[in-house]
Amino acid sequence: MTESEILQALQTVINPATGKDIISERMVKDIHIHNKNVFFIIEIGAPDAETKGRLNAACEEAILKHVDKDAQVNVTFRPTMAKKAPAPSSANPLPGVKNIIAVVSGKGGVGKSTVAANLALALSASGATIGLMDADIYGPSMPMMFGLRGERPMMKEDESGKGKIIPIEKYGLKIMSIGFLVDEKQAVVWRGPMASSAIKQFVTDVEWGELDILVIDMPPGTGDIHLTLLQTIPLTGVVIVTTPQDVALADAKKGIAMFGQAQVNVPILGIVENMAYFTPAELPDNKYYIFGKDGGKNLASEYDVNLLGQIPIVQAIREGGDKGVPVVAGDDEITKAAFRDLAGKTIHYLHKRNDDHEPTSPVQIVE
Ligand SMILES: Nc1ncnc2c1ncn2[C@@H]1O[C@H](COP(=O)(O)OP(=O)(O)OP(=O)(O)O)[C@@H](O)[C@H]1O
Repeated sequence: MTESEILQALQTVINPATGKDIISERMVKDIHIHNKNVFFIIEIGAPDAETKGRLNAACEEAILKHVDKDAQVNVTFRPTMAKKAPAPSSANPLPGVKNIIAVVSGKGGVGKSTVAANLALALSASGATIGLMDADIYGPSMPMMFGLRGERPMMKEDESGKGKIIPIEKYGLKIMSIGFLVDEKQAVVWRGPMASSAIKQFVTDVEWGELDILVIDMPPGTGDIHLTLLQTIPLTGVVIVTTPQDVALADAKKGIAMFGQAQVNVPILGIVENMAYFTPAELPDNKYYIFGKDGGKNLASEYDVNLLGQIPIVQAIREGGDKGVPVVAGDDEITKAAFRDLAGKTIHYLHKRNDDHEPTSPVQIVE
């Protein structure tokens, strides 16, 4: 057996997250052959047991069929997290954070916070260190979604004597919300420069430590807060959440336009279509397209943006958010699988972005 025979055989194995083969996706590393034994590593974003099992079987079948029917195939899976730091540290107030993903939506109420929270949890389940920042200054929802209402974060001084906020840990995530610092009603009245300076301070004063990915739940729309964040921290990419409804899609287009602008130029990792369909528990094979069918999917192909996932309307998602146990931390396996799939695709396109593009620098806005 030779390495090139193994590489050829593995070209027939498909990455379920993307539909492309695992060789052209550069997932196979360190092939080592010893007598009838073949050892190699597969790097994969957020590997769950089922995906690993399927890939393992497919690799074995390909090698036995195309190379040697007596081969012993030994696959090791390694999560591929966050290879590159996003920006030169002089311009980056969060030097320990390797990647920053902003979850945005054009329209309010499309499930942006729900997606941000469950995406962060699904990413963390694959072994990466994840932070979740709720920057939704006009309606912070993470305290409620994580059962942390009324909690206050600890403070500590850094080497220069500056006060730093320590994120609160829950379900393995480091979480910080503007709702932990101010009264919920007070946050809503901030506007204009006051809101911008509050968000800037908030972002730079949190002690995140080392993170593979910081997920930011942004306020809905495309306003001053977004510009302030773009100027303050180097976003690695954005995830746009929409429902399939026309009004939501129209606003999602504004988001695509804003982040794609030449002066801003933050890569869009993809679109999440939330509330894509409803399946009643008693009729698991039926899908009802309450807000329209495939609106997010069509938007993605119209703008040549990746579709990261189509999340159904599930009562457990709404209940989880209200109860303070996001669905990925609960036990609804079908919904968890939808978010796991979303996390896998997000990691895949994050890597692709880091391979294909230069690190993002904070946006310089000429006044
Ligand atoms: N896929 C889903 N299935 C069922 N309920 C959902 C789903 N996604 C979101 N929800 C519910 O819809 C409501 C709005 O969701 P969420 O707060 O995440 O939206 P948002 O876009 O962040 O809103 P805002 O604009 O206020 O920030 C919540 O009650 C949430 O639990």
